Amino acid sequence: MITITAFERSPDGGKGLARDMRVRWALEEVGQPYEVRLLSFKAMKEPAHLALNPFGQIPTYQEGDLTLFESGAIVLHIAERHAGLLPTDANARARAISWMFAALTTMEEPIVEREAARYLEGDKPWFTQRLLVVEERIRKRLRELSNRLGDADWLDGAFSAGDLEMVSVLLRLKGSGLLDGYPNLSAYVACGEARPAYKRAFDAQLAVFKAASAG
Ligand SMILES: N[C@@H](CCC(=O)N[C@@H](CSCc1ccc([N+](=O)[O-])cc1)C(=O)NCC(=O)O)C(=O)O
Repeated sequence: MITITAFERSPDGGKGLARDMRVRWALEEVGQPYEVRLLSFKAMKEPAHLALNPFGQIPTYQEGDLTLFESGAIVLHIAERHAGLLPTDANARARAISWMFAALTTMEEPIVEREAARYLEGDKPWFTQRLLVVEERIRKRLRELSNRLGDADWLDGAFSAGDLEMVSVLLRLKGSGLLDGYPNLSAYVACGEARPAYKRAFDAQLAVFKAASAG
């Protein structure tokens, strides 16, 4: 049985922004059942979890004698072991993996930087100017991605783990207004959210938050 770890009570209020969501989505896309071990912030820093993830974070993935951390690596592992997230053609498969890396580095870096600035530097005198600079970096990447995607449904033919990661990264911009200038990217994200596997994953993580909030 596959077991992943997730927040006992996600600070995002069940919005599906924590990275267990990406692993849940991947497992749902390939039809693999999984169990979830919920962790408090305290438990994440204790030896038992540090043995699974040296950085004391979620998600982790355990199956038999395999333990993984890093959500991107976990999604890649799932995609390599089960059909449905990577093409069988070798070149198309390699391109899909490139898009995974593009999502997690080139696209996500400025988005994480914007979030860090907003949460940690909002009281600094230079915050407004810094936010403009960081948001322009995001807009540059959005423009480049929008130009490449055009009116296609997915980044490179059929839906892949590259799209799963890219949609997950772009969802971090929901509510920021930054996607408004790129209608094809907004439609792309909406297509990801409309996938039955996404909806099952999202509902599962929301149920955890609601249960924790009720308790
Ligand atoms: N690179 C690693 C990063 C994992 C990571 O950032 N984990 C976060 C949760 S997902 C990132 C996240 C956190 C919170 C929100 N939120 O909206 O509240 C969104 C996403 C974590 O465990 N944080 C606790 C800690 O570091 O002590 C991966 O992709 O697995």
